[in-house]
Amino acid sequence: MAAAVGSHDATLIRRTLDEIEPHADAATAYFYALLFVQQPQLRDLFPISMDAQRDRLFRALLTAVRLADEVETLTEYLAGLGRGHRKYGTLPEHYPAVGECLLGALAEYAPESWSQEAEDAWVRAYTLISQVMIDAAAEDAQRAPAWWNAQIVSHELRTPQIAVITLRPDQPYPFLAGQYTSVETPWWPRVWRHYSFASSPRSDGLISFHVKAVPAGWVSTALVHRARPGDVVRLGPPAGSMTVDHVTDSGLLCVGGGTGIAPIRALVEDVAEHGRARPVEVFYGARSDHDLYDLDSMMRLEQQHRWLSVRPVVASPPGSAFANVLPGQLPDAVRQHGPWSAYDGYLSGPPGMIRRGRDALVASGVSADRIRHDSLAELINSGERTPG
Ligand SMILES: NC(=O)C1=CN([C@@H]2O[C@H](COP(=O)(O)OP(=O)(O)OC[C@H]3O[C@@H](n4cnc5c(N)ncnc54)[C@H](O)[C@@H]3O)[C@@H](O)[C@H]2O)C=CC1
Repeated sequence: MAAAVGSHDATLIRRTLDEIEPHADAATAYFYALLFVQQPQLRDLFPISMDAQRDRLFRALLTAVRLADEVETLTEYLAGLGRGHRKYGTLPEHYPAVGECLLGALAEYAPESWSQEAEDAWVRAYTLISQVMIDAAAEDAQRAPAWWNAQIVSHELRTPQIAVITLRPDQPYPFLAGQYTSVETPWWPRVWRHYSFASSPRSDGLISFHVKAVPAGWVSTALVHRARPGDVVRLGPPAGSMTVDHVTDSGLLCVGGGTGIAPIRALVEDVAEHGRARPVEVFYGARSDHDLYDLDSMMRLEQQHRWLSVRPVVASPPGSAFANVLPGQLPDAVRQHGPWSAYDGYLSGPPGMIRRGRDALVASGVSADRIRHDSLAELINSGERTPG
């Protein structure tokens, strides 16, 4: 089913959202309050602390509205959302209850633009949105579990705050290099955080993540400081489109900041496995030498593959132990070594780096439609997405 929202409906919906935006926090809090009073049995589907959750709903609505004119992208986005909701235990019968409370919150917080006509437009759009999500979830249920259990088989502290964690999923887990997944730990039930896969799919079925413990990052801190081999976490389905385009032979310009090097390493392995020598230039940035926790193994890859070049970039290099380290911030280093017009761009790291990195790549000749990175909204939204 395609998610085509009529243009008049889209205008009415946009008007409501514009009115709500300055009060989005209060409106979403009101929505959840309505939902949990009217449908107390749904409370168990959500985390105990709702802080990050509140933001998610509004962002998802905004994204859906922004994509209203692009039927294919919108349908794909909603289908992904529907598949992603399976791990929360969402069922088709939950959607009408959620819709009713959503309309209640909109009417309350957008009184100026609310009318019978606006309500009808929202009902039509919500029905369409939920049907796409429900259909995608049902289709996904034919071929994949709602989540995977995965046992930690090794846990290596590379710095006091960064761990490389390797897991064995209980069932085959198909994904592509450059993608990410969501992880729930036994210590924070129903709190899911995103981590990128740190290697391309392996023949032994093991997967790994680079996780950095950040202040107030509950899941990351638990994974770095508490998790041990033998512990079992849950994985959601793979997501993300920062994957290698194997149809072209263009070079890959990969920019990884901090633990953002994790998916870049996966991309390098993917290129190596496909056996076609394409130039791959990696810029790997960190605040100090000490934070270049994966440099040794990236350098080993460089020695194995003549098409690969790895350049470390350190924000404060005085006294750097590495001879070839470039000083400064990643986007500046990339720009200085351009032009890069023959390359596809891959960016992975903190949101500020991705924003500035995108500008640097465009200024260095990479066409904007050949730059790939994960959604900034997702990166910012998940807050502690520190890892990979
Ligand atoms: N798929 C993805 O995009 C992934 C993103 N991440 C994100 O990467 C981050 C990693 O955190 P840390 O290791 O603490 O990295 P960090 O904050 O130490 O940054 C690493 C490097 O990125 C560059 N950088 C950082 N902020 C910048 C800015 N505003 N403008 C220009 N350059 C900037 C600098 O060169 C810096 O040395 C987290 O925010 C995490 O969520 C991590 C893994 C995958």
